[in-house]
Amino acid sequence: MRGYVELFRLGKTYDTHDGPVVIVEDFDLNLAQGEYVSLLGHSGCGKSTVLTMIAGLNSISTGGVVIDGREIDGPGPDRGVVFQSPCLMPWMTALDNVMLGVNQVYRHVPKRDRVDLASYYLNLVGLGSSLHKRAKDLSQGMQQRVGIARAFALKPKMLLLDEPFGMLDSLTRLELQEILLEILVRDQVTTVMVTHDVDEALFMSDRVVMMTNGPRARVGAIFSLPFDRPRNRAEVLEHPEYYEYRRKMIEFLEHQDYRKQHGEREESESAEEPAHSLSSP
Ligand SMILES: Nc1ncnc2c1ncn2[C@@H]1O[C@H](COP(=O)(O)OP(=O)(O)OP(=O)(O)O)[C@@H](O)[C@H]1O
Repeated sequence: MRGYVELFRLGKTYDTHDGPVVIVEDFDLNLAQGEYVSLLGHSGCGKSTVLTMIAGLNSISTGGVVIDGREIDGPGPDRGVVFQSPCLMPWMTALDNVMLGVNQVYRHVPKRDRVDLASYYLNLVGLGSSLHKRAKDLSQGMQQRVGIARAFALKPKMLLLDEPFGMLDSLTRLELQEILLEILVRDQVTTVMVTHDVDEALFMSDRVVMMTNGPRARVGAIFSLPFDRPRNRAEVLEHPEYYEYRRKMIEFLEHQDYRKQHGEREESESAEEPAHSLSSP
């Protein structure tokens, strides 16, 4: 199957004091346009490494990434990235922080339209009354909203999220998950999210990709979720298969834990033959 986004035999080798270490190897995955895929796996297995390679922020050692028919070669405005912490310019307003990218990507568009675009997304994330507040005066949750608005305002083909809600309190986290999903459904942006949170992955994703332990981490299992969109949290939680999927994901992680403790390698597992899968990729 060819996808809107294709990761083919993606691999990363880092040079370390002890020599080169293959962290990710033969990571194969196709995404359909508008699909939401989460990457789940143990700490240090290489989730962020995969994400930053797709973002073009981390060089690719083997294989490649094709987005909408074009192989990527470095970062670009077709991919919006949201990290755990948004790294805003603290002295600039929320609006000006979003305008930084908008001005670069849409430099030939009249200024009024650029301001409208940035304001539109800041409104969507609930910051309509804080456009002119300086970033340093915003709470962590508000700063993360600016980061999300900044990514969407560039109208990317892909959104790459690295634990985007990891630093937020649980109420803000739930609220921002829902806001993000609303905008994603509206804009049909293909998304990859790294998370440690099984429930977050279940609520947000169309598919959850479980990574094996590193080194040489790869796709260990893929779960295709049966929950309808637009998502309603209560309906998802009450879905008859919710806890079955949750159980299988935790079981996968526990199995990986066991293998790590017993020094077992992943030789028998591959993307083509998932270790656990409720439905095929
Ligand atoms: N620049 C680098 N040089 C050498 N090793 C690196 C580098 N970046 C990451 N690593 C190593 O690669 C492995 C994977 O790191 P990565 O951050 O991708 O994992 P992760 O699954 O996202 O971890 P976490 O869940 O803890 O955020 C880790 O062992 C890490 O120490």
